[in-house]
Amino acid sequence: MEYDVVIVGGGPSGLSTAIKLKQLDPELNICLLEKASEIGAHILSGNVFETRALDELLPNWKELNSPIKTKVSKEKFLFLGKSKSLSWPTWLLPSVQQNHNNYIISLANLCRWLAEQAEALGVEIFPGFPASEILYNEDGSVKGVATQDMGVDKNGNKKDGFEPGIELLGKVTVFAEGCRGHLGKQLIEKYNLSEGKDPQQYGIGFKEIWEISEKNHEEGMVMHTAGWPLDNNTYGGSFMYHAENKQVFLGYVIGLDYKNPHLSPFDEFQRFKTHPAIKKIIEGGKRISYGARALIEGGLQSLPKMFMPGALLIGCDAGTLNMPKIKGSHTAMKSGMIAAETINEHLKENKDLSIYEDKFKKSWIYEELYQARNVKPSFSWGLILGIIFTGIDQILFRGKLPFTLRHKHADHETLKPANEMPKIDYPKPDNVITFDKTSSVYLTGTNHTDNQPVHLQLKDPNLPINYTLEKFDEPAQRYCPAGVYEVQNENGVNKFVINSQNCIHCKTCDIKEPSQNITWVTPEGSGGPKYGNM
Ligand SMILES: Cc1cc2nc3c(=O)[nH]c(=O)nc-3n(C[C@H](O)[C@H](O)[C@H](O)COP(=O)(O)OP(=O)(O)OC[C@H]3O[C@@H](n4cnc5c(N)ncnc54)[C@H](O)[C@@H]3O)c2cc1C
Ligand code: SF4
Repeated sequence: MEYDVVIVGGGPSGLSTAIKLKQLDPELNICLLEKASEIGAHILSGNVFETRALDELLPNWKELNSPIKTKVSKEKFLFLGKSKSLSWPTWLLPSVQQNHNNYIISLANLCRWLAEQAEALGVEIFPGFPASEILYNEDGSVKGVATQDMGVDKNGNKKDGFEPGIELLGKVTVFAEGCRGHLGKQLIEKYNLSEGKDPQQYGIGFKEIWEISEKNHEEGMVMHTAGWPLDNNTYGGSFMYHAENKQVFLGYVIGLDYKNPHLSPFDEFQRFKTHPAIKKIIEGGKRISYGARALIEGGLQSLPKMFMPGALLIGCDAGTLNMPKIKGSHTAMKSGMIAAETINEHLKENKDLSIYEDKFKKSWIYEELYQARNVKPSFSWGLILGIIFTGIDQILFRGKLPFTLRHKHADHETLKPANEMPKIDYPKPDNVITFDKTSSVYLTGTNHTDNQPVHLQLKDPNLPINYTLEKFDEPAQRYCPAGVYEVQNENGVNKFVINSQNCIHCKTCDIKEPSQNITWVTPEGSGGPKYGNM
């Protein structure tokens, strides 16, 4: 199938590209592929939303029945000790961390609404179709993508009802797969897009939606915390957003540059909820949703080149998230809108796709990322020094200090051997405030068709037992937020088990595995979580 533009990924970046392209030229043929069963079903985000990009894309969004209703009305920042908390005045926070003009939304619902706007303009949207392969022209430029074959068994044989993947060819292909896109990763390698850049940095983010009692609910309230349960050397913190209908969006983000292989990000999140300052808000309430997803945190120093022959790489697939703001939706959207302008000029005036870079540098997205650039690397000195430096950098110098701190290591390089690090004794879940992975994954609605090839591929199948278990106590058992990886002992013999049907597509294993032995590839279409209003 031939199109003017093929877009891979139906998140804020891909959908903004599609809408902007149609606004620029209604005659363009555009298709958008999404691996989830419906738009929004794989979107997981906080989300406090800054409307800057949307104001430019659809200035009349308030009249279009958008799902952006709850304006931030109050803010809190707490430092947590083990049982005490200290409230930090929000007027003392850097302005980038203040949220008074923002909204508490479900990003999944925003994407569903953006998809409606795109379809109304004539964009063809195909949910349930993962792009699994990049197609190249003879001259090495990107020609399009192929979708995943359907109906292949676990050994690669065709089952009844086999349907081969479809080739979608575009004059330009836009990769908008979100953080650690599996095709984006291949493009960065093939075209050396990260040459001269710092190693990319990531975090793992958890989110639960709770329905809480009316007396504890303050619609429009945004709260962030730093400190307990993480130690001074582990980067992370929490968010709690009071949304409509007595719901709170409660979440935790932990930098994937943590060093202790015994650390379990999932259990840190569960433990965090037992802090008196948090427990008193959710106590008596009910957890209704759970999910996890990696975030891309490297910022400007790690941002790869975003153009290549025949294609563009945008949003979190490249790394446009603003870390001190903990926001990537508006920047992802803006990067998509710049992509649309670039493509329009490329198709009409035959300009090279490299004009993307110049447009990006002249836009507010570059200014934001430039000002944000020193925050994440400063936390490699620990929480206290990171906070002091960030205060000086963001409040006094407004991100304009005359130097740039570097990211020194990729996240898979930071684990220390298990026998050099303290074991962590996590409390058992109480099934009221804290839960185990099995009951959590159940809430995600995750499903993958039985008897299909395992989409978590090991480069060396013996490495987990022969090396990673001994040296790092196989950390996949702990960093995976869905319990996909287990080490089972059968008659004294250790076996590495992959329960791929539970995978919630967060991409953490692809990032954190110390030898980069695990590669996440697309499973059969529609597989994965079915998030509602995440
Ligand atoms: C816990 C957490 C909290 C956050 N909080 C906030 C916040 O408060 N405010 C904020 O602004 N941002 C927040 N973010 C960041 C924000 O969610 C991202 O920056 C934003 O979603 C990036 O948009 P995107 O379009 O680049 O990618 P995504 O939103 O990830 O969308 C990518 C889409 O592409 C699809 N896809 C991927 N690969 C393929 C493929 N091969 N074929 C077909 N489809 C594919 C995916 O299923 C997905 O639907 C948060 C993120 C997390 C994880
Ligand atoms: S298997 Fe990998 S991608 Fe899937 S949920 Fe676990 S860590 Fe995330």
